[in-house]
Amino acid sequence: MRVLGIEGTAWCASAALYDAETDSVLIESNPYEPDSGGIHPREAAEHMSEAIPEVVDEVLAAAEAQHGPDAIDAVAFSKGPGLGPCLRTVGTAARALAGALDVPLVGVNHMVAHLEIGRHQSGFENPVCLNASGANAHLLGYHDGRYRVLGETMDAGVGNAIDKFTRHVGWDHPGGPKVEAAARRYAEASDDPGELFDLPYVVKGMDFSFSGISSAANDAYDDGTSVEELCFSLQEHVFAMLTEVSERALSLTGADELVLGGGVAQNDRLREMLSSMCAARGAEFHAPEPRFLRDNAGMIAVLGEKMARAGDTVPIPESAIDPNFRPDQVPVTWRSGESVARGRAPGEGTSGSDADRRGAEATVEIVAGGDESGGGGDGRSDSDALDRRVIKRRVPKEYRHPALDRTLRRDRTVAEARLTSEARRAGVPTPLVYDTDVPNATLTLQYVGDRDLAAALDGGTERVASVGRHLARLHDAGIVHGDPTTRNVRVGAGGSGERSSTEAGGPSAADAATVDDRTALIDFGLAYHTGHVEDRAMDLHVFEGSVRATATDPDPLIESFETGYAAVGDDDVLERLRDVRGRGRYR
Ligand SMILES: C[C@@H](O)[C@H](NC(=O)OP(=O)(O)OC[C@H]1O[C@@H](n2cnc3c(N)ncnc32)[C@H](O)[C@@H]1O)C(=O)O
Ligand SMILES: Nc1ncnc2c1ncn2[C@@H]1O[C@H](COP(=O)(O)OP(=O)(O)OP(=O)(O)O)[C@@H](O)[C@H]1O
Ligand SMILES: [Fe+2]
Repeated sequence: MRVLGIEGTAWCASAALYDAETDSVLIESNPYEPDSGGIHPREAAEHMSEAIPEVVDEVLAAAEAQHGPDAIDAVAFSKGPGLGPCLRTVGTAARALAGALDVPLVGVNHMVAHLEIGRHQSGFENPVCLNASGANAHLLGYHDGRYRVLGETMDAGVGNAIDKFTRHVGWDHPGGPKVEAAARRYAEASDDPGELFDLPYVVKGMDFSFSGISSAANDAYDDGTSVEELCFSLQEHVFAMLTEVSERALSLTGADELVLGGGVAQNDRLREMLSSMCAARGAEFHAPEPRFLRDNAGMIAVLGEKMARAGDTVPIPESAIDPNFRPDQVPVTWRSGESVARGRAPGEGTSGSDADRRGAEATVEIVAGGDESGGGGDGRSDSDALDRRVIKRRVPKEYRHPALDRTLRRDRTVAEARLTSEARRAGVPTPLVYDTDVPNATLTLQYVGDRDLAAALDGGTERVASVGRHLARLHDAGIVHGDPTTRNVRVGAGGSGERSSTEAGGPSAADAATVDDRTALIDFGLAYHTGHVEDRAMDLHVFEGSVRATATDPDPLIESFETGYAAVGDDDVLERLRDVRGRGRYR
């Protein structure tokens, strides 16, 4: 099958021919280059009306010269997300062409196309997908016929966050390549690894935020910090955040493949960090060649061909564009097979052995009580099991700047020790903290539960309800967890876990869960003190995101979680949660 694809969501007017038989892609693109500032929607739309017919004609002529008048079997177009006026031009051109050629029309989601091109080229079965584009930034994983959003930016897209800084310093659009060049100049002129200017680093579970970092970089520039140093530091912070959340998504889903897509993925430093992170955890990494990363019609044609082959075409009257088209709205008709979270048993590290686990940040060693030499692996006796301990060490991450690495490991170790204990005092079941070794970023904790909630979700409505109650109690005490995923909740009565929900006393006795449904919260490294409704709502959002990412039937679980929260906590938080959920991030 041969498919002609058309792209024009914002700045790149592009047409492409994908020939499935030879797996070859011809792309013709004509970018819109604003004279000043960022993308002006009206100018961009004018550019599309001129340039789209030209690139389409070029590709069509090339196709017909080679394959005759029946060269094209289907026309695919980017239906959204993007700028409305641009999308309308693309939609009109695609409908007219499909009509004239009398071939089916395929409406493609631009974000899914950014990721499917990587899956197509890598041959990966079931990767986690990181999209790092201009207007967006998110992690997707396939699950039961949809791409689920595992994590995403809470505000700006990653390219836009970088471009906001370059506009402030007076550089032309797009800023990304200029930041990359300036950062490289700075690194080359500095002693390795280059002095880092401290900027906000905001990660909540697998979600993240860039608004603070853009403004902080702008302010630092106004205060006289050198632009090269800021470009370098901006990249180090922003890309470390993206790499960290990608690693957390791999850890949560148990996947061992990562693909990258989007315009910012052209950045060498981002690719280097992701590839280093994947190598360290034994995962495979693929980034397509640059012509498939920035906006281009090649990715639209390739996904369009898969959709057309699956019969996923659209009648012309139903082919309306959608400027807010989210990737998780797309029924994935062109692939079957395993969900990303089923690649490996959730809750297991690469070795799968109980004595040696790895989360996204730390290695976790399980030892018999009093024996911290690491000898307490399998074959423990029951009495050992009662005071098993966990030695959690935040290992240095090669991918991130050593100064940032040191700060994050130290701050999170301190926060985890302090807030695990504070939460416990507030009646939330958490492990006892036996020892804190800040210089080595190592904690010795009580072993709780007998499995992760990620492995005990199905049929676990009472378990998630109890997580709702725990979070409400935690919030009442002025603390948010920061990373309440299904991997950070332990379930069951293993170790001394059963005591933690009753021993804590107070309202938790009212939980009255069966032994097996008892839950405890762990991993307080991203926890902090706050009274803000927004921060609390984010906690709920992160938990629900991780349930969606891993459960077969998430809706009843989420409902039960919210009922649990409502029983103890504040209705304002649930109300704000609906607000957070409804925020369109595809403008
Ligand atoms: C909806 C759609 O229109 C939108 N498209 C888009 O954002 O264009 P894309 O080609 O994927 O990405 C452009 C962004 O990619 C950044 N960029 C390009 N080269 C870069 C580089 N070497 N380093 C960092 N950023 C780079 C640019 O600064 C710009 O912000 C999207 O995919 O979100
Ligand atoms: N106190 C504990 N009792 C029992 N098991 C634990 C305990 N602490 C950690 N684990 C196990 O080790 C895994 C990783 O621990 P943890 O989540 O603290 O590390 P992490 O690297 O910070 O993880 P991530 O950032 O991916 O959430 C947990 O999912 C859990 O299976
Ligand atoms: Fe894009």
